[in-house]
Amino acid sequence: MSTAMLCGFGNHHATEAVPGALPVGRNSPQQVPYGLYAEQLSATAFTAPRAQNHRSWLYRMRPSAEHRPYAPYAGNPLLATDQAHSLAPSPNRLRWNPLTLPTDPVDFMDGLTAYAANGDSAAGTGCTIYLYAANRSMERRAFFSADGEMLIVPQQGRLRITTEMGVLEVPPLHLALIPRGVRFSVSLPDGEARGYVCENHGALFRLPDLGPIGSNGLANPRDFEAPAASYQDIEEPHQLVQKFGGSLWASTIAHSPFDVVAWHGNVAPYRYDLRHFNAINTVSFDHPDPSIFTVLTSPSDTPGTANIDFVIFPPRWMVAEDTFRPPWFHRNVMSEFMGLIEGTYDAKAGGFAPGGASLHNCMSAHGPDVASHAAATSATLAPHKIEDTMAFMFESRYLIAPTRWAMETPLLQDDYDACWQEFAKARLPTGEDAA
Ligand SMILES: O=C(O)Cc1cc(O)ccc1O
Ligand SMILES: [Fe+2]
Repeated sequence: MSTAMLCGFGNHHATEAVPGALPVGRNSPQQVPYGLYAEQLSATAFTAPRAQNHRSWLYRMRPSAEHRPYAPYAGNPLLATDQAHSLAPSPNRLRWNPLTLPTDPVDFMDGLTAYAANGDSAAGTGCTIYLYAANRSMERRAFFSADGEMLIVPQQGRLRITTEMGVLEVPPLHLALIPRGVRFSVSLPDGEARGYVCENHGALFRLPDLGPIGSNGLANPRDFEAPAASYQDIEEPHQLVQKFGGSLWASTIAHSPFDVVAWHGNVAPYRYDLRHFNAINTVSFDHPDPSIFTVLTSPSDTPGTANIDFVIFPPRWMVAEDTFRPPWFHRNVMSEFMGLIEGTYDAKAGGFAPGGASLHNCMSAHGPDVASHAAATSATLAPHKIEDTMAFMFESRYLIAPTRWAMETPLLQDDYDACWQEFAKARLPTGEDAA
């Protein structure tokens, strides 16, 4: 399968793996070239306003409709989220050590573990957050989520994601997005892989508005890449597993599901190199809100109040004068789930490891740990480059509830609060000094 790429966020692409396979001038001719089957894939309602309307036309060797009933799939109960997956949301600050890589064979799909969720996938709000650790490729099996698009953030090990619409090579420091319903299969060129997934049940991720920033900056549209059409012609049984309403279902088809020979439209898997993010920050003083680092946003019905924002903390120059430069202490109406791809995070001197995760829910007080605070209040404020680091945050208007597994795993740190203990008390002027 080819790995050529098409560029531009949300573009209407047109691509064919076999010359002449893509119908010209219409979507559904009476006879599709080569006897292919035309199939529309809708990611938004037919009647969504044009600017937000997303659909593609796929031309495939057999229609997706040709399958037997799905039956419950029990292979990975930690991926299913239907059965009381969430505890009551915790007001406590939570932090997890990284997942250990498996020793038994586990592929990407069975290596996904739900850590937290919010909203309601059936109602089209919120998200489910997973971490994965895997050590073998998915063989003759494909996965798709009917519950949302999947934003994949590799932390260790490359992913080679074969999708119905083409192939994405996704190393760490990239993101990949698989649209709702699109079947995909992950192989691991490095043998092992670990990372994070946000399954977005709400409005499709889009680029944030730039306001006074102007017409360029942050994640630029041309740096998003969709795959050119490529297909498999394999007449062997393939297992298809889907997540639907929080539960998992499996069926088997007699051939590869990756039999799309041509497609056109603006629903497509894509990848983005986070190192292309054009970070914009203060050149005077104070630490701006982290919304300046928003890569993608899934809006909610309330303007400016995201269903989910995907925010990164990339390498950047810190030049603010007379400023406490790391993230400040804060209590946020939005809930924050964080991960670390590499390096260290400027608010945490220790304990937040690459592959780890943290959760700071609505109004939970957090910010720099004692050591980071001490270092930043005594630092000489010369221009300084934060390098070799990439942290990120899924930020949501809805409380993020940890799963039972996430609350019970020994990876949950039982001493996280300790990083905020024993700050020196402020020294107010005495009565005499004050006078
Ligand atoms: O809590 C965090 O570390 C994320 C974060 C970073 C920042 O620079 C400002 C606010 C914020 O929530
Ligand atoms: Fe925060």
